[in-house]
Amino acid sequence: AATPTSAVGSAAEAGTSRGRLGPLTDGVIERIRVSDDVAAAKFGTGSPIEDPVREEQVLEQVRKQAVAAELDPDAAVAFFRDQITASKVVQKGLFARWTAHPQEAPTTRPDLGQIRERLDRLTTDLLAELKNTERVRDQPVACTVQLGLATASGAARERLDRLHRRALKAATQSVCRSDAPAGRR
Ligand SMILES: O=C(O)C(=O)C[C@]1(C(=O)O)C=C[C@@H](O)C=C1
Repeated sequence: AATPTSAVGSAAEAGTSRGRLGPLTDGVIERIRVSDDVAAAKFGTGSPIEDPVREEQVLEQVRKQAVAAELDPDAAVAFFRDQITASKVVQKGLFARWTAHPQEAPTTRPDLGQIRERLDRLTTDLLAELKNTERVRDQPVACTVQLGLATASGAARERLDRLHRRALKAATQSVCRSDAPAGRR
């Protein structure tokens, strides 16, 4: 059976092909889903959503692994800045929701340290997918078409609500390299 927490696994097991950017988008969606756990770990503890020290650690790991994989490190960092932005979109949205509707707030608190280990593993997976998709991401028309296909089908299959779709949009804005502002390519 499909593992609900692994979008990549469930996509493969469902046999759904969502185009050449499907695996990358699935990793992005999985990271967005982990943001729900991050929010649950922090909500009600007084810990702020934003942790600049941790962000720098994440981006440092990205830069090192990108160099090792012969990916453009600045582009990889820009992509992960978008992933972090998306995570904060989700966390802020959920904090607002849980504050307004306390009965919807999580009743258990996951461990942030374990969640960050999971995020670190996702970093490696996402960098591998950036590498796998270099060619298509350089083709503006094909990339736009493939990204639309992958995000629309992924959002539908994973039943993402408006908040998580908004996060997906933020997270994928620089996937197609020609779409990125020149300074970020
Ligand atoms: O690790 C956290 O505390 C998170 O909230 C996750 C995350 C990320 O996306 O990696 C997002 C926001 C924080 O500023 C730092 C990191």
